Amino acid sequence: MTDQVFIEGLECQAVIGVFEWEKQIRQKLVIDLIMGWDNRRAAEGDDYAHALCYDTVSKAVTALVEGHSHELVETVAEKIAALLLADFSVPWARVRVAKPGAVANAANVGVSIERMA
Ligand SMILES: Nc1nc2c(c(=O)[nH]1)N=C([C@H](O)[C@@H](O)CO)CN2
Repeated sequence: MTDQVFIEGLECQAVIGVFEWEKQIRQKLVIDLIMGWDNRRAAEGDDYAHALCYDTVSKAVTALVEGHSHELVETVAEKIAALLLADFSVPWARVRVAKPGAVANAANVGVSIERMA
């Protein structure tokens, strides 16, 4: 089953970084999510109850990312994947966490992980 629900370019303001000065400010993280989900049941009945709500997921991920401080984008990605699998019953998720501006002469940097339940 290859159905997916995706969220692209979710911007969060996070306390993120390994250096002391980074712990005093908020920086932008941009999150892309691809989540395995059987969309047929929602589509067959045109029924929101069977849909994986991208709005609800976006709000939960934003609360997680903005509500805690982290040193590494790796940690943020792992926590998001764990949230999706545990709280939203997602069978698998691909999580990309980008920290634009972290490397001055790079267009973007970050990590991408894939986790299964
Ligand atoms: N693989 C990683 N490398 C680095 C990270 C990170 O989270 N994962 N973080 C930093 C610093 O916080 C950097 O973003 C400050 O500009 C360096 N490398």
